[in-house]
Amino acid sequence: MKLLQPVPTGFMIDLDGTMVDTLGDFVAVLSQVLDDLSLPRVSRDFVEHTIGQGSEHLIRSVLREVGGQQDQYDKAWALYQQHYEVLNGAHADVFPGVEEGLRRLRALGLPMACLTNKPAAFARDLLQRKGLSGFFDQVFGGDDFERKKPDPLPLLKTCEALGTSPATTWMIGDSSNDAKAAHAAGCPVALVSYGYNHGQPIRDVPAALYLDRLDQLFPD
Ligand SMILES: O=C(O)COP(=O)(O)O
Ligand SMILES: [Mg+2]
Repeated sequence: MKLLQPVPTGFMIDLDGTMVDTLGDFVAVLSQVLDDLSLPRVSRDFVEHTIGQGSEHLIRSVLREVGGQQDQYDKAWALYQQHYEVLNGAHADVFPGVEEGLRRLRALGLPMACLTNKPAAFARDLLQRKGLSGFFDQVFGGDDFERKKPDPLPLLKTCEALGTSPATTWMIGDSSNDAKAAHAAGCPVALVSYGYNHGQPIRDVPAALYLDRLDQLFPD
């Protein structure tokens, strides 16, 4: 393994943009929601720049973007849940290098959690559908704790569940959300370069390490 300093005692790995390319799912679900509400669709770029902060933030931002009313939020939320449940994973692919990276990380024998802002039920379902659930001791979603990333709370709670110290539990993510949460929790952070960072270059976000593939942690 690439020399990680501090030496890891556990891992927290983000889902959307880090393990699975779910942009197509978000675009397809939002298109259906907006069609149902007779509102115009949003662009793929808009969706890419807006995901990562949970579904509430995404739905509110989309309504604002297309000139919908915020009082349509409850209806939009319900439609979003309904469509997402059906489409989850249909337009999503595991990023290259992820399976091999997870296999090698798992072989280290350290506790591993998936920690995402995606609702927990959708996250568990997606991991299952993509054959990735077996890698994780814990899976936590955006609705499992009182606050979401970039707040440090989900990371601190996840370390507690893993029984590891935040100072040596690595967060692997794709956005400034993951990095901010990790810095505030006192966790070391590695960022992948291929995900969704709100349209900003990932190397502008402070991190201990940048990876073009997850299996780059094991270069041999
Ligand atoms: O915003 C979301 O729903 C998911 O985002 P994350 O998996 O990158 O945390
Ligand atoms: Mg992400």
